[in-house]
Amino acid sequence: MTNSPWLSLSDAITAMLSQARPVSATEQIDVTQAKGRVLATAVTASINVPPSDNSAMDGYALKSMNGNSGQSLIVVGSVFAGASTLPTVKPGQCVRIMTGASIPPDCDTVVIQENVTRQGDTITLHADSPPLANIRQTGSDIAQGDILFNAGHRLTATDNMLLSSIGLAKVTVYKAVTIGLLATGDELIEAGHPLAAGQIYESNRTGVAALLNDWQVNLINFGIVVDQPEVLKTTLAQAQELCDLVISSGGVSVGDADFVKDILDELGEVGFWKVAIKPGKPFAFGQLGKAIFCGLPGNPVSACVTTEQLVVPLLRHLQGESNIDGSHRLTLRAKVTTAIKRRAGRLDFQRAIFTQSADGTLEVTPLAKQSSGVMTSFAEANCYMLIPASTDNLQSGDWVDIQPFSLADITRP
Ligand SMILES: Nc1nc2c(c(=O)[nH]1)N[C@H]1C(S)=C(S)[C@@H](COP(=O)(O)OP(=O)(O)OC[C@H]3O[C@@H](n4cnc5c(N)ncnc54)[C@H](O)[C@@H]3O)O[C@H]1N2
Ligand code: MOO
Repeated sequence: MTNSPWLSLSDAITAMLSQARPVSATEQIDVTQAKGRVLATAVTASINVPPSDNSAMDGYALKSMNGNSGQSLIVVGSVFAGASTLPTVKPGQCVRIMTGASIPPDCDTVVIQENVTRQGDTITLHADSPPLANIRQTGSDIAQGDILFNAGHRLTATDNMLLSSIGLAKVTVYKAVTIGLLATGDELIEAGHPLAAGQIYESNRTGVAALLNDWQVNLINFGIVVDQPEVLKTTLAQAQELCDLVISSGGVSVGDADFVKDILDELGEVGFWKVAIKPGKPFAFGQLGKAIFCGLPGNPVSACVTTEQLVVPLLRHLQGESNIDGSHRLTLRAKVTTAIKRRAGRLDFQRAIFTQSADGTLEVTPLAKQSSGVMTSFAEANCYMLIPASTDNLQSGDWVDIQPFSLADITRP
């Protein structure tokens, strides 16, 4: 592994993915519980969907040779969804049919009821009904033998629907990744307790845990650990026994109470320690005994940015998801609305607000407070605005990349 002091974000992700071996253990779980889990085996359709030709609409099934506008036909029966015996339909006849009902063998078209007039048992067509009109053909959604998903695919809610539609009750997925999370710092105190002089409330675990929980993980909370190397060592040694991935926050920089990197060096191996992103420069990655280790910087915004930009792609890789790389997040182009003075050096993740103008152009305005200790600008922002490491000052109207926090934010003013 490289010990380069300043890796680019993409080199850091590449280094992590090549070092970390994905979980190999698998389990069978109910499809109803599978959203967000990663398939360990491909899923092949064992049946056609739909399994038989059926009606897409409520109306009348008939032969298309009788399906011209103006034609009158005798209604000889009804077919409901679920019916297993189907009526015989002769030339000049039709059957009433409901959406989802199987098409009788003699019929090849369905006319919707809005396009007929019915008097007693006779209908008259007011529109042509060509072959296959309003018929969902056998296997038109899924053909028997189709590969629906390959191993390494992360299931969505609608994927679960698809799996259920082929009658699958269980799927084989990779076992959930177990993550140990701890915060370091003598100044930190749990929410709900009174603050003494010099203390602050510990907040990083709350945010980091919430970000990670979006990915269906097992989280073990190792609490707040004081700035004493022996205590930290004991906690980390215990965590690597129980976890696939251990994540700490704080103590990763160069202060006299920043022990994380040295302990990683002692108990395991430091892969890299500095990434050219802002915020989030001090980020320790390596092997800690049996577990992969990520040491997040203590500043809250830095902890969130490094979780989203570095830990999440690593986690997705550990979970067995295929094709993960540095471009794992949705990135759009937007015009910056204000000039920004800065020095080239690190890839900057500024908290910003994006909007869409009447002509469809996305515009983005960075928030004034960009310090990595300021959480309120996260609450106001709806995206990250990215300024490449090589870019100096930006002029109003320059194009930049943005990463929306969530798709729902696209409509936020
Ligand atoms: N001389 C230098 N000093 C610093 C550098 C540097 O390169 N040279 N880097 C700065 C940067 S950038 C960052 S980011 C921080 C990261 O430092 P640590 O990871 O060692 O973090 P701490 O010193 O423990 O804490 C930083 C800051 O964040 C608060 N904090 C820590 N943990 C939590 C938590 N769980 N919840 C809420 N707040 C937390 C802590 O009280 C500090 O204020 O180092 C800079 N220094
Ligand atoms: O990298 Mo620090 O995270 O710039 O505040």
